[in-house]
Amino acid sequence: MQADKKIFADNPAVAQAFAEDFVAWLETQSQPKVTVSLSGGSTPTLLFEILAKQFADKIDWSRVHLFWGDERCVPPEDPQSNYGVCKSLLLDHVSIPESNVHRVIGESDPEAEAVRYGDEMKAHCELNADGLPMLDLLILGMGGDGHTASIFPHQIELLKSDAICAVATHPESGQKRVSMTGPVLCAAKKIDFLVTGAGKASVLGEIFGKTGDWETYPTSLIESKGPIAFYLDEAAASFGK
Ligand SMILES: O=C1O[C@H](COP(=O)(O)O)[C@@H](O)[C@H](O)[C@H]1O
Repeated sequence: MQADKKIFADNPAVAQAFAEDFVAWLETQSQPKVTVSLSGGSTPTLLFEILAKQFADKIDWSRVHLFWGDERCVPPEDPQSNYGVCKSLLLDHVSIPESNVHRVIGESDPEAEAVRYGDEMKAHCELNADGLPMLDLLILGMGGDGHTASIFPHQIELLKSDAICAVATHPESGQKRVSMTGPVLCAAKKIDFLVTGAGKASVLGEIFGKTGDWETYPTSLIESKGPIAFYLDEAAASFGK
């Protein structure tokens, strides 16, 4: 994977820098509808807070269509819900039209929802020559086991799936997830990873150095014709030290 690394002091500095870059990038987008996929988990929560507090009125939210790269199969009220967390920290504080928020319906049957969400993406995103949605911006995270979206090492075949979205299973809890598959992730026009914390450093070191178990980490295998950047804090970037 060819990726640019942007390193900041800590998680708040990563979130601040990314928020500023995101707002500047949005201003370069001239198309009427800008499709952005958010990541879940704990890393982007500060970003959501910063966007809500500092940039609520600086973004034309009517142009922004939000998607999620993965969702836990729980209702929005559940603290595990990626959409629910984003709603309380960001969406409830900005004037984004409800019709621009394309959440995975975590409380639906996972298999049916994976198909429905794929269709929703196709209806709102530009499609490539293979008929795959091309997100304008895909924001991803990485778990300590090298997973990204909800493509875990034990289900690495989801990187090659023919479907747009698929059902994944968390390796420890068995929780069902709906995740975008590899071909859709890799079709995005721009990919930005946000990865923070010392717990992620050794896996990042293997990924960037192509050493150890790097080929077993789904994050390693994300490719794009467009730019890929990793926003890291010093702790996550401490590999090789
Ligand atoms: O389960 C998930 O994990 C990854 C990483 O989460 P984090 O809590 O370590 O930030 C996340 O990117 C993914 O969207 C999420 O559902």
